[in-house]
Amino acid sequence: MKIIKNPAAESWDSIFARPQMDDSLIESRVCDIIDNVRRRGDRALRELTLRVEGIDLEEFEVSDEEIAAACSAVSDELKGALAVAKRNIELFHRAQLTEGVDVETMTGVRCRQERRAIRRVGLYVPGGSAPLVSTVLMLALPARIAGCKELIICTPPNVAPEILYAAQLCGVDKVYRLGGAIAVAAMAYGTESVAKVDKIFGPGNRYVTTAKQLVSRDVAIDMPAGPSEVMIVADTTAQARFVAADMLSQLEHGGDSQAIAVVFSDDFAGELVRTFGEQLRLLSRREIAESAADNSRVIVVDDIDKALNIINYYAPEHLILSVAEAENIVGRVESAGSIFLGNYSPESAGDYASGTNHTLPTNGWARSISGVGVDSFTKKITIQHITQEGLNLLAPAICAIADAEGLEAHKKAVTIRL
Ligand SMILES: NC(=O)c1ccc[n+]([C@@H]2O[C@H](COP(=O)([O-])OP(=O)(O)OC[C@H]3O[C@@H](n4cnc5c(N)ncnc54)[C@H](O)[C@@H]3O)[C@@H](O)[C@H]2O)c1
Ligand SMILES: N[C@H](CO)Cc1c[nH]c[nH+]1
Ligand SMILES: [Zn+2]
Repeated sequence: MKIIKNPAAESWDSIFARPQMDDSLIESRVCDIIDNVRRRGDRALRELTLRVEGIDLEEFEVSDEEIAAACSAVSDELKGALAVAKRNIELFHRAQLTEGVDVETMTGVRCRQERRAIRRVGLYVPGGSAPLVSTVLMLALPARIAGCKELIICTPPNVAPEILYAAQLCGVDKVYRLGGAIAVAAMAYGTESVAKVDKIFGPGNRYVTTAKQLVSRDVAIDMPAGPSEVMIVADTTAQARFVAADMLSQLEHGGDSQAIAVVFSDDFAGELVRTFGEQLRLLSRREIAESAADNSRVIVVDDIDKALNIINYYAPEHLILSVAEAENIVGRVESAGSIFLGNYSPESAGDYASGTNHTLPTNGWARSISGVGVDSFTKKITIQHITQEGLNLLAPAICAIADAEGLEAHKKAVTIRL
């Protein structure tokens, strides 16, 4: 992991570049998969799953019997932990169900906004390199709170029992053994076995994210939630070993993950690199984290203003502010998916159980897109109710604008009522 001192703004594009892969190769593979599933439905799902995952599937949907068996195989300890996480995620997401607006804009002109749930939602749960049980909670609980009627999950074929338990715990209707772009295409276009959904949610690797972006011409998606990334700003009140542990917690996701620490002294940078190396050597997923460490950096800057410029430029998926006065500084952060304040808010807390959602925009999308929340599972409809008196008052404005646009029939729809 490189230490870089006071990099000039002109070098930021290369220093803070996300790990590159051959996107054109991934895109062409994903395009072929989507096209195949669209044209050939279940036959394509079976052939592609054999080719990509090496598994010959007889049934795509996981049966009730398998789910029941999985539920009894899961330990009581994990069940207890998931209950804690569920409670906190529900509390935080239920609180997001705010009242709609209702405004009388002029006498007799009433405008309001009402929320409606999206009917059928497709939830992608990653399972390539690790079975992300927590993602089931992060997607299914907000969907249920929003009032979605049908929830389906797709996850790579060797489905861990813990995922099935979590699905049952959160009231998911169906679970399909489908992974990557195959799953996204099935949910986007539907096949004989998989019903087309109204919106696709969930994180995943580059195959999943590319597929979601490609099908987004035809079906709504939550956002590009790709390889994990974390930026940590640490001053002398931080502990280097905590910072290193937080970096490694994201680097173990995949070789294309990225962790960037922004610190204020050479000594701290040196101590961080040392403890990072020590902790890395002891990790069970050492090889993955080691290859992601090549994409990672420690940046030394002079002051918090420079650190804030870097944060807002990079727009990290996760930002940890391990600095004195973190609460005072957080208001100056313009772009980040989710922020963790102080020395005792590790990112793992948000990944699993504090209550916030872990499905977050990566690759700089936090500049313009929010992470998943209850709003993601709803749409808001505007409604207006105008009285005769209200229309009389509003008519001159409508008619003048209709005249300016040369749209006579628009004007007539008002004047005929006057
Ligand atoms: N941004 C977020 O909110 C967030 C949250 C959780 C996880 N993540 C990220 O999700 C990712 C999970 O990735 P994963 O790989 O473990 O699981 P995954 O389920 O996303 O991907 C596995 C699937 O990728 C497909 N695939 C793999 N190689 C392929 C190939 N050569 N050709 C075609 N398809 C191929 C297969 O279908 C396989 O089932 C990680 O990068 C992690 O960082 C992001
Ligand atoms: N850090 C991931 C989001 O980038 C979420 C996750 C799930 N499990 C563990 N971590
Ligand atoms: Zn994580």
